[in-house]
Amino acid sequence: MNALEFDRYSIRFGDFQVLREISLGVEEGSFVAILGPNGAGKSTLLKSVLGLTQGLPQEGRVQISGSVRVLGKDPGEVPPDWMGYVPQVKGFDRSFPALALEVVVSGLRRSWPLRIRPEERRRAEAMLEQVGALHLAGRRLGRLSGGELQRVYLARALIREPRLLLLDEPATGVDAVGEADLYRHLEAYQSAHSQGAARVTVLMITHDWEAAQHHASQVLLLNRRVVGYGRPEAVLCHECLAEAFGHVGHAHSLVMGR
Ligand SMILES: Nc1ncnc2c1ncn2[C@@H]1O[C@H](COP(=O)(O)OP(=O)(O)OP(=O)(O)O)[C@@H](O)[C@H]1O
Repeated sequence: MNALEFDRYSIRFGDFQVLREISLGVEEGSFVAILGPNGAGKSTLLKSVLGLTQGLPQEGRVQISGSVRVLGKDPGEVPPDWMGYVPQVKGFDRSFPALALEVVVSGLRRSWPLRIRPEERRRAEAMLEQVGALHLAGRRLGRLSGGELQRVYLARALIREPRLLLLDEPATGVDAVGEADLYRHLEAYQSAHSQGAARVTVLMITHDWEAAQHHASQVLLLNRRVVGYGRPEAVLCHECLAEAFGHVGHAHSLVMGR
């Protein structure tokens, strides 16, 4: 089964066309890196999968045409347990007076935990341990580095063992070790769920072409429309990158050198 099906999906905010005629099938078990210039519609695409586009604040009317199916359902009907989301680290409000453990438990409850039950604590600690962050459980968010925060939010996203994991630039502001750890955890999670009917699909927005080349099974090159979708070696070619970005800058040697 395809985890995601876009059929001529378009979205417009007032006069502004953000996504145009997206048609695409993402096979279950894929690791998709979404690449494209600023304003290409990458986050809007993720929000569409999360079923959040209708509630967006906007200047004009939101117009949506075509369809998106997520794990065989309309996005608004997907059980919350099936999807995990890791937002951009750079956008976090660190002044929020919360402990890392509470953030992870909030992923279990989908609400803020005023009192943490022993079973919730056990599960949250086990998850933090799995992503190498158990030592952070009692720390306040404001005291965490970008990489530490990213681990806590990854634990929060994984705690219900989602079938679809969505990440919005999770490695931005994270050092090389933190980034390598992130990919290791994602790959371990995917391979632990690689058998049987429910294979895990990962969708990650990134600006890191090299990481996409090494870790993704598929690359989606987006610039309001699909410029390319397929194996990294096919999509990260000079022509596709030039079409999406207008120029290929530093990645020229990377893609041309292969
Ligand atoms: N709610 C909204 N109302 C009006 N315009 C919006 C809204 N959300 C996004 N846009 C516009 O749609 C375009 C695409 O935004 P989006 O955040 O999806 O791009 P992106 O590819 O994720 O960009 P970046 O790489 O900069 O994060 C932008 O020009 C943005 O200003």
